[in-house]
Amino acid sequence: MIIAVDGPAASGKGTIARALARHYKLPQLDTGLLYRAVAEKVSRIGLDHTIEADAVAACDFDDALLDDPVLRSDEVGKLASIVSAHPLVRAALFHRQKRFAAQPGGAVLDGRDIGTVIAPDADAKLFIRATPSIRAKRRHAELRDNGSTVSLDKVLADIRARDLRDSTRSAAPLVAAPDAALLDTSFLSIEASVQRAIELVERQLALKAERDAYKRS
Ligand SMILES: Nc1ncnc2c1ncn2[C@@H]1O[C@H](COP(=O)(O)OP(=O)(O)O)[C@@H](O)[C@H]1O
Ligand SMILES: Nc1ccn([C@@H]2O[C@H](COP(=O)(O)OP(=O)(O)O)[C@@H](O)[C@H]2O)c(=O)n1
Repeated sequence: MIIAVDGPAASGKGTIARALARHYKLPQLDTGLLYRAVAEKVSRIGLDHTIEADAVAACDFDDALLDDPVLRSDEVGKLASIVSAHPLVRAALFHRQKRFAAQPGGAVLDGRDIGTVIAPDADAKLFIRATPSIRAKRRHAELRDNGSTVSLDKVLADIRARDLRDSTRSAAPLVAAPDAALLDTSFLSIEASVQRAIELVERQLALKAERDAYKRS
């Protein structure tokens, strides 16, 4: 079973994807980390994030980089959004994500284009939303807990800029798949969001089972 979880920054998609993975005992991939790793490698080798060939040269990164806490910073998130707009970067990371999704037993993947590009045939798709100001407050608290002194206003401005860049790029823009269930977590606790996500997945699985049974009959 493949579950696709997409949505903008700090909407809660990672939290929900991890909880779904635990609930259904599936492996989970945070695909945003791949783009963050590319962005960080471009910085380390002193190349230019805005130049596609430079970003492509960083797509072959060491997996150990994925565990580096620096990837979680606001700055790396912003640079990830710049490198991820290059079609050749997306192409370079495509097969790795496809392979993860296609492993026996299935997987949960979260990102921006899982339900639209990486796993368009996913068994269940969620698109997670929350207002920009609530997402900024959540991300600000998270960054503060990790020792950052960045202001709430700066986090909100970064989130708005990233939303705009991610949703207006030509390659795999951030958009809900037409068959994704929408889940707005703005006024839900983490526990309530996860509970609702499980209900939505269960409903999609039941509908899919009905459709499959109809096709067989
Ligand atoms: N429903 C919620 N209510 C309050 N805080 C939340 C909620 N969902 C997630 N968070 C918190 O917001 C931050 C961002 O959540 P995360 O799941 O990492 O978002 P995303 O993966 O969409 O960027 C985390 O600190 C997380 O604990
Ligand atoms: N499947 C994905 C995942 C992330 N990304 C890009 O990578 C950036 C960082 O993604 P992320 O999921 O780690 O960011 P947050 O939503 O956690 O802030 C995003 O702003 C997107 O530009 C993408 O283009 N496609």
